Amino acid sequence: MDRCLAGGIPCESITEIVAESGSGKTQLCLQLALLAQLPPSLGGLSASSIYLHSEFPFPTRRLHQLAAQFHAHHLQDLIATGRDQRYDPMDGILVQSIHTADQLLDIMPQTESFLQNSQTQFPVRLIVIDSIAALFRSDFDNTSIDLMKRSSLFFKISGKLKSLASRFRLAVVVTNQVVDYVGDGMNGLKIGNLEELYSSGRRVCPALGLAWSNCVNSRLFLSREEDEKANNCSVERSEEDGGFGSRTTRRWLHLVFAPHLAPSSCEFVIRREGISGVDR
Ligand SMILES: Nc1ncnc2c1ncn2[C@@H]1O[C@H](COP(=O)(O)OP(=O)(O)OP(=O)(O)O)[C@@H](O)[C@H]1O
Repeated sequence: MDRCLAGGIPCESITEIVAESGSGKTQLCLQLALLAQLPPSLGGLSASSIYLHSEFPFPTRRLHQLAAQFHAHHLQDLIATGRDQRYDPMDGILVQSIHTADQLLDIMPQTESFLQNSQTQFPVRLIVIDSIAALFRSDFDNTSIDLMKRSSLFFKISGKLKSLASRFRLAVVVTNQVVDYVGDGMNGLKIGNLEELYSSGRRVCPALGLAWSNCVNSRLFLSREEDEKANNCSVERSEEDGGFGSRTTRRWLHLVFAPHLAPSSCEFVIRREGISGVDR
């Protein structure tokens, strides 16, 4: 996955992870919040993270599970680079719930002053918003006034995030849902010559439309397909069947656009210890 992204998620920009439900957006974000704590020599930022969640409930159990794995694997590396013996990776992730787009805007000044004034060896260098789409799920009708209000909020939010990203050299990661593609209507609008997106056998497109697409710097699309018969060790057993059934899930990460990279794809799996790429 690092190869596909030429090293990972870029700082000083907004990266969107878009996918249907159950594709691994949250898994990837939780893992990024842990990996950011690694020193740069191991691909991290020696940093803490702010995790703003608008999908409920927050997956506390899963984060603890990933943090325990992370701790077991990296404790010695982390102590060698200045962390305390009693270091707990959970301390490096500040979790806050948000319910509306206005609330997200309201907490920006607080976030800015926190970033400015925090005197720590491990400053925040990653902000995750999981998910941006959930903030716009209600509160807006399909009227032209509401659509304009929505777009204006998109640009305010992304403008503020971009300014924080460049001022504090942050990586900003936001998740977005998909909606089914319906014919040649508005949601089928193409940006440049982007490829069509498919997941679970359906053609989909990112929620929030064209206006939001212009607010992010890079877009990653996660797709999944259920495979009834596959019997391949690189294919992940479905969690729902306890890992012993015949149904399997294959997952791909697609780099849809980024200012610094050409589109590319790679396959990945989600296991107890987290997400990892599949080398074929
Ligand atoms: N402990 C685990 N071991 C293996 N796989 C897991 C584990 N926990 C979750 N998963 C897998 O991760 C998937 C859920 O991923 P995740 O919650 O990141 O999806 P999402 O794209 O964020 O969905 P949503 O939009 O509904 O929040 C599940 O379908 C399951 O297959």
